Amino acid sequence: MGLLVDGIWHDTWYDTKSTGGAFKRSAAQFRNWITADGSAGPSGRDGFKAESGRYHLYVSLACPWAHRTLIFRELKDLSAHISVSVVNPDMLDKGWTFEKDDHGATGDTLLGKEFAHQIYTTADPKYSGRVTVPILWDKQQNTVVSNESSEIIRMFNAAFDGITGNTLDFWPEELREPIETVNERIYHQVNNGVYKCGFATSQDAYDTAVHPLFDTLDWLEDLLSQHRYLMGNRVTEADWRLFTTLVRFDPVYHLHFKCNKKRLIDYPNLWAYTRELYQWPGVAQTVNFDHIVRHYHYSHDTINPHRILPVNPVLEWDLPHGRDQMV
Ligand SMILES: N[C@@H](CCC(=O)N[C@@H](CS)C(=O)NCC(=O)O)C(=O)O
Repeated sequence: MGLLVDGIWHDTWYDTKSTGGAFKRSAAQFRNWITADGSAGPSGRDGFKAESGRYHLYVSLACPWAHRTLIFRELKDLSAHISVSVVNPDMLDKGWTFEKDDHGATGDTLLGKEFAHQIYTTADPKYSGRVTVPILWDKQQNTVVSNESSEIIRMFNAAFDGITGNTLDFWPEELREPIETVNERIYHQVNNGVYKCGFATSQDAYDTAVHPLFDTLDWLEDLLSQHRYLMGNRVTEADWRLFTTLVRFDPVYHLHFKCNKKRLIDYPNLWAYTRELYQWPGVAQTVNFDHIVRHYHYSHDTINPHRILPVNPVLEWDLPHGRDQMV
């Protein structure tokens, strides 16, 4: 794990000394938007028109943020239009690498690089910051469009509709306000909440993260006992954003990140809801438990110094979810 400073790679772990042991996630820096006509989006510059074959996605199958983008690529029929490279699950002293494996790591099928940090320095030779996935790459301008998953999924939701004919809308105009409200709570307490527990280096920082995490899971359990999805009877981006954390909860976060007050399977509604989303057409193929379990336990040697991979209980992801009866 490390970061780039003026385009030079440095191998350093997250700095939690200056924050009393608390993990603070830094903001993504490439914030352009692909749009249907190439006009500028809510941030960044114009010039990124939706075109078949023009864009490439770099992901880790272990990463919950990258996972969102892979799910939207499936849900929106973009796999024939946006190509993908998958990094190796081991993120060690050189950061994410393109070393191939037999479990889904493809190598860099576009630029042939060895390390993900070289993708960033190809876009900006003086880049300073963390080298994160997902990375959405523009083959035409040879640059990064975006490295912010929450924005990439919104691009995928709409920009290519004229090319694919797929007009499914996971961010409908009339639900944007409540979606933003629920996203905000889930991002801080759950999506990033599990990381705040796992990367805490003081008891205080852990305690501050773990209780709101389980309060929010309790609240979600109650909500999902009354409604099929977070917004009622319609699946939205809020559900997919939550799903990528929930699917990792018992295999990784429960043990490795010490999110162990309860397991996902102790929440009947949340567990059935997560299974329904897992069984959604196209979604199960985006979930790779080999990479998920391997990445966290092998890469975070400050948490698991001997790199022993746990055996983990087998979860029955294909059990009937029974959620069809709900409103
Ligand atoms: N804001 C980013 C966060 C992405 C992110 O943190 N990805 C992790 C993998 S799960 C990563 O690449 N971390 C490497 C690092 O922090 O050095 C997004 O949602 O796209």
